Amino acid sequence: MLSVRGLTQRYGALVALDDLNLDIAPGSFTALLGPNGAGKSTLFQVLSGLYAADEGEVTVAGCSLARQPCAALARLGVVFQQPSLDLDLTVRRNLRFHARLQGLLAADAEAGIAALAQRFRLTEQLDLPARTLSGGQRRKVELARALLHGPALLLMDEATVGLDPRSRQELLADLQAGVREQGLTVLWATHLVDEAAQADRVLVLHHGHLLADGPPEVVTQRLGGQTLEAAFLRATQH
Ligand SMILES: Nc1ncnc2c1ncn2[C@@H]1O[C@H](COP(=O)(O)OP(=O)(O)OP(=O)(O)O)[C@@H](O)[C@H]1O
Repeated sequence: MLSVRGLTQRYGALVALDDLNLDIAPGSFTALLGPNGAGKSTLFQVLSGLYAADEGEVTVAGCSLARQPCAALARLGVVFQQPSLDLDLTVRRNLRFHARLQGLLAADAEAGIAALAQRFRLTEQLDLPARTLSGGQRRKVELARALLHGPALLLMDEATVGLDPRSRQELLADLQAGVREQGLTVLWATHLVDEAAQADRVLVLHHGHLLADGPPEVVTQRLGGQTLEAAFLRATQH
């Protein structure tokens, strides 16, 4: 679903991603776990086409980001770290706006909005201004928006920042259900070990390098710790 080959990204002399190689299989929930400054946002910015890669190749659902950018980006759904709803518009109008940008037919957009609102328990909020929703509900609207055009791969960048523990858990559970029941493919960037521990696979990123890759228990063992948290702290202390 996603293939990254030899990806290097620099800011001047700083190498933020260093010859990164990565494959994500369809229908999986992968956590990209890294401390502040590891390169998670940089990777997401390259994957979502905000920056062209300095070196290397990214392919999304078989489409090269460099050679077929429109086709590759159309297969992506992204929830960025920074909230990005128009708070003065209703939830429905936020979603419709995105549907138009993605070129969806009006009837398909309305059906998609209704289905996603039901799935994320937002039906009663559809005609309310986004401003009146809780932080957790706003995030779910952003998630619904990212899924509206049926992307092959969903990128979530530190999507639980600012949410209370219950909303965090709910968002994760909703996504895991999406992976199990709808075959979604999710790449979830986080610096929170408890979130990564719930993924099928954990990629540990530090100083632009992948330190470990595998199910949480395999990564824990490989990095040498009693728990994933202990192993992660040990591996990323310098
Ligand atoms: N626009 C920029 N200009 C210069 N350096 C940058 C820029 N953006 C990020 N960096 C640097 O690149 C490295 C990777 O940063 P990045 O934001 O990708 O990490 P991150 O894992 O997303 O961290 P965080 O969890 O803090 O968001 C860091 O050393 C950071 O200071």
